Amino acid sequence: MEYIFIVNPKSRSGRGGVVWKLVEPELKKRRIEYQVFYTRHVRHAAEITAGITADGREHTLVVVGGDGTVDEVVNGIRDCSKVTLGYIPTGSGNDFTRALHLPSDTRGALDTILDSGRPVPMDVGRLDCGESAWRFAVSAGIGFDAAVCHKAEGSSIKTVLNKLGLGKLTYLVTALKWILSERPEEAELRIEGEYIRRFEHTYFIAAMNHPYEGGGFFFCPKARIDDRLLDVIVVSELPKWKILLLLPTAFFGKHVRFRGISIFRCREIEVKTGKRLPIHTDGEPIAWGDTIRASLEPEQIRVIAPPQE
Ligand SMILES: Nc1ncnc2c1ncn2[C@@H]1O[C@H](COP(=O)(O)OP(=O)(O)OP(=O)(O)O)[C@@H](O)[C@H]1O
Repeated sequence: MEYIFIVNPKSRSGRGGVVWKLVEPELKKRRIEYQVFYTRHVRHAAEITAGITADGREHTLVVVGGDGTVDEVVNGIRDCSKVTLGYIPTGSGNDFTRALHLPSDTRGALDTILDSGRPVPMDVGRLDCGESAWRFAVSAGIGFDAAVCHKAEGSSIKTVLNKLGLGKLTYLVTALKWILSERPEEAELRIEGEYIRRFEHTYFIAAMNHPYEGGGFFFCPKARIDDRLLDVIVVSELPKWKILLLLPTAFFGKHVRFRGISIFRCREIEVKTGKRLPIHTDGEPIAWGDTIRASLEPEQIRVIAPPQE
């Protein structure tokens, strides 16, 4: 079997390139059949993947990068049911590893892909906004969580924290800055086509395929990657000081007890906001809009995960 590696050398401020220098000699030593593609610019991983999967055949793609590179690869795939995905995390947030229990160290991740792992099915999210549509692996959101991604991307905070080995804190620090400076918006929810309710002062709404986003926030603790459902979190109608108290508890999934946190489970959700807000998929800032629809693609993808004990 041939492995096709897609390497983002710039992930976590250059960590991707360093990791690949450890991985490639090991592949050669073990006489593994492989090809490698390096991403050169934003959206390049999607273009590379579209080229590879255009033949409609089965492929094993291994992403060496962060959640953003996973997102681009998933968006480039022609038919998800024909792809097996391996992952060597080199990003700042690495939320994709958490629910799948993927090793975070390079050696462990490579061994899982080459030896001990097995493919497990994973749902693939779909986000529609106007005429455009994107896929997501982990989550998609509108409002404050997306604004954080828009601001964190390429920020000096991210570069400095990555250099200190504290890249995970990028989103937290950016979030705190955002909460203190912005006003929450109204948002109307429809689930499976039915009107649910209007939330005043909404900070953000995220549709989650995985339980974690934003570098370890356990926002939807009950989200399962293969249940054919999205878990949706709405954070609204809370004073700012309470958000500041609540945010750290979300690392442990304890935020769900607070008033102002609503969680829904559904196949499809539509959100209409009072004004155009930033939108993200898998932490990648993709667009601004006031109406989004999140659902699941009909096909699942296979992801190589460690065997369960
Ligand atoms: N050669 C490149 N030069 C600059 N940017 C690149 C290059 N290749 C890919 N990118 C972009 O880098 C961005 C970030 O990549 P990625 O998400 O993998 O790493 P990260 O941001 O460090 O990790 P995380 O998303 O887990 O925080 C993506 O938007 C991607 O398009």
